[in-house]
Amino acid sequence: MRVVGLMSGTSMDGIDAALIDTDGEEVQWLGAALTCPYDAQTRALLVLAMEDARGLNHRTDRPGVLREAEIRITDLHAQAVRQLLDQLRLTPSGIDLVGFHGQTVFHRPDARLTVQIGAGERLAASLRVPVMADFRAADVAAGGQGAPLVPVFHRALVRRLALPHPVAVLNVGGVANVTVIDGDAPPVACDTGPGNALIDDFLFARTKVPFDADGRAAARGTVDETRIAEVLEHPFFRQPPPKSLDRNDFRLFVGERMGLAGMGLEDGAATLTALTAASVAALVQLLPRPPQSWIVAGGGARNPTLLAMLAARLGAEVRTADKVGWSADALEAHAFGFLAARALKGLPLTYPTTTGAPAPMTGGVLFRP
Ligand SMILES: Nc1ncnc2c1ncn2[C@@H]1O[C@H](COP(=O)(O)OP(=O)(O)OP(=O)(O)O)[C@@H](O)[C@H]1O
Ligand SMILES: CC(=O)N[C@H]1[C@@H]2OC[C@@H](O2)[C@@H](O)[C@@H]1O[C@H](C)C(=O)O
Repeated sequence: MRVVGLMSGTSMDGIDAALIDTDGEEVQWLGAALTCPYDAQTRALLVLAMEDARGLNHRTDRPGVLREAEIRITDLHAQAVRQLLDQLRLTPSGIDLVGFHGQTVFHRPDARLTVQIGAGERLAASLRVPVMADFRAADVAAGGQGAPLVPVFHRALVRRLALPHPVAVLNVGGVANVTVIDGDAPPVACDTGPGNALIDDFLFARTKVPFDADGRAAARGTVDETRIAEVLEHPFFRQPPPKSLDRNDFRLFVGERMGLAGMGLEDGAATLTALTAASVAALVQLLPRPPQSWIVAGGGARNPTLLAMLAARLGAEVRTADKVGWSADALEAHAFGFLAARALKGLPLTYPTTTGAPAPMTGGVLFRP
């Protein structure tokens, strides 16, 4: 199947769209990809939508600006697909399926609730292509964490590499998550802690620039290890996988424990960046064997300061996804193309070792045009 995967992640920086050729079991090839950045107004609307989502009790409720945000991002996703297909000189009739993650606005698996806005029926009608959406709902309803979902895709990709196992694939988006693959054992996965979101929020609050480009501010600062050790006392970091996070789960805790308000720009950026690396290293302590090879994807793969901190704290070789022939920027979009194909065939997306689902589970909701 030719599938376009779509991801709008917790960084809220834009939409990644990527073409993939897959039967949902093997990856035939990873195709072209693009990012359509959100403008400042759309970002601001998503921030408001997240606030309005805080009191949600039902996954279909859309109070406040949530409905407006849902329609806005759905139409922007349709544009992203068209733009990608135009570049490839394809039309929607040239693809079989779209995998539409949507935007997570609320994630509380303990309350069996996870909400991704994005109107599958509207996107299917606009593109006239079947759309698979709502990937997390079934897992959470069954008592799983609903995240991470990418491990089954990481497993398919790692199978094709000749690297020493265990191999860890680390995605550093707004939140960071890892998949550990050790031979034929089921992949072990979880969210590790904050990724870029806290660094982004800190930079934006201080400078109105939305992220620490190339980790430059962090590279000039001094890491406060005492503050990091205090944050790592949070029980999340001792909890074995599976486990998952909402984007803002650590915002208040880290702000207070680190005394961020009293830190300079560079030291704050350095300490927050080191916290992302240190929380990944903390997860390694909970694994039966430390990974021998690390592959880093997501926006964090573009941050050389973070990559250097990871290599230092993990004591193993750290490569970017681009180095092994994948796309660090598009890996999640490729993943949702793969997951859509799997869901169409009723194959499992999640496992007891990846989300804590009671059994391997399929998921997704299909919207036909
Ligand atoms: N050149 C760069 N230097 C430093 N950081 C960067 C750079 N480019 C991107 N980033 C970081 O990566 C983030 C975007 O990452 P990504 O697109 O992987 O996140 P996401 O998909 O929204 O999140 P998630 O995986 O949590 O859903 C930006 O917000 C920024 O923090
Ligand atoms: C609830 C939710 O949207 N979680 C995202 C988020 O962003 C990164 C991390 O937290 C991850 O667990 C998940 O996304 C990836 C794509 C996943 O499900 O595998």
